[in-house]
Amino acid sequence: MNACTPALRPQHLHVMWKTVSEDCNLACDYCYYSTAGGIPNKPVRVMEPALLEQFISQYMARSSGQATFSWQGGEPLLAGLSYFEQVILLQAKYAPPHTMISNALQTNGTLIDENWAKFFKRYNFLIGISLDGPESIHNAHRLTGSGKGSFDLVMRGILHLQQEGVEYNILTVIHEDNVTKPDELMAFYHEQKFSYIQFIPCMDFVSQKSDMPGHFRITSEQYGEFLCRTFDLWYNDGEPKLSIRMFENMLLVFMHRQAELCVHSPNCPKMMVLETNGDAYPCDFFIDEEHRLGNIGQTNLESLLASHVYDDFLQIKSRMNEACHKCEYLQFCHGGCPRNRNWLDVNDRSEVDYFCRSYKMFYAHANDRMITLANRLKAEQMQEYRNNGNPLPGRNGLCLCGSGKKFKNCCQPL
Ligand SMILES: C[S@@+](CC[C@H](N)C(=O)[O-])C[C@H]1O[C@@H](n2cnc3c(N)ncnc32)[C@H](O)[C@@H]1O
Ligand code: SF4
Ligand code: SF4
Ligand code: SF4
Repeated sequence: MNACTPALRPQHLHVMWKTVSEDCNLACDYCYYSTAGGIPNKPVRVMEPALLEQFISQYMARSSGQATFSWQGGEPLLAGLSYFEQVILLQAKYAPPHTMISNALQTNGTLIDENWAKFFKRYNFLIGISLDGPESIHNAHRLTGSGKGSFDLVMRGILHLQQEGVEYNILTVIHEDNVTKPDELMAFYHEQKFSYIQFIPCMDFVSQKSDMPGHFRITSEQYGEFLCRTFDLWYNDGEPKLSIRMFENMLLVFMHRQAELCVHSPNCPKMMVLETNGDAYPCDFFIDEEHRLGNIGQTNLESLLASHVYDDFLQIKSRMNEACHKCEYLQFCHGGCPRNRNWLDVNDRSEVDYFCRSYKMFYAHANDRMITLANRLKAEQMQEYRNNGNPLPGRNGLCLCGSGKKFKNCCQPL
């Protein structure tokens, strides 16, 4: 989660695989993780086959009906199709009967061809594509090693997904070149018929690697203005045409549910990030020696989860600033992300989230219209329940929890 990690049932463990560690075919200039530089034809790291099998078998043994794999990187497609075919075989080999296995993969999209798309469709992968907007915006930061923009390659990859009917969503980093262009971004999503959008405000990439306070590329006010204007365009007189994850998270709270994004949930979810060498961490944004839980080759899964490093990490989010405890928006925000709480000199994650002002601006701006929307959805649900005894799904038949899944395959009735 990171910012994309849904909060899951407490006992459920979500595993994020740093599939090829930081290896990548792009060199995005804001990347918090990869320093590979997009150099072509470099050997790619993957987990040793024996370790991969050992961990999948351990993980499946404790999965209790639900197994969630999310593939990240670096660029996970560099691992090759045969690697993922092996993973699918191992998942099938070790899954207890009636286990629901889900695979989500976050990619820069440049390597997706017809074969990949067919594979994703066959095994029902949910694909996240990183795309920062129309060509000139995207190409400003998402570059190949030789400095060429990656836009055309990404759009070609998306076309393959569309042709094979693969489910995908768009992840857009909001940085200095698109934060003032919400109208342009929304027009682009509509024109391309993208249905599921998630924004991530560009985070600093310095503080994670040193003890220095963070340096951000956009101000909190800028991101707040971006969210407010995007909300106006999204709301569309109470008839939103696409799904924007943060907005639907606020709506969920008005529908008496909990936000599903970890950033706006009361707790960080229990998840494990795995590097190719077997090292395990509690979150994508806390990959450092201080937060290393251990190594899956040397310590079994239960012991890693029971480690005091894990407990300490899970406490961080609840150690909110006094301002959060008193905040009128606490039920929506829950103090944001600890990763963004070290931007002043204090550097102990007791500050408010750097994007606090953005969140407050957005919650205040959206409040009345969200209530109207939530009331209408609740009334529709009630009517449907009275007529047919059935709960009514959200827009386009999708579950209101914001998972992007069809209602009938997702949560239970409200
Ligand atoms: C580290 S990448 C790994 C997966 C894949 N290579 C990709 O680009 O989608 C995961 C996500 O983090 C986003 N990201 C990278 N650096 C970021 C930063 N400094 N702030 C916010 N998001 C960032 C990327 O755009 C991408 O959507
Ligand atoms: S620190 Fe917590 S809230 Fe932030 S990305 Fe990690 S899991 Fe999510
Ligand atoms: S493609 Fe993904 S991992 Fe690679 S540099 Fe860009 S954001 Fe980082
Ligand atoms: S909006 Fe700001 S003060 Fe309120 S809970 Fe979020 S981070 Fe804390």
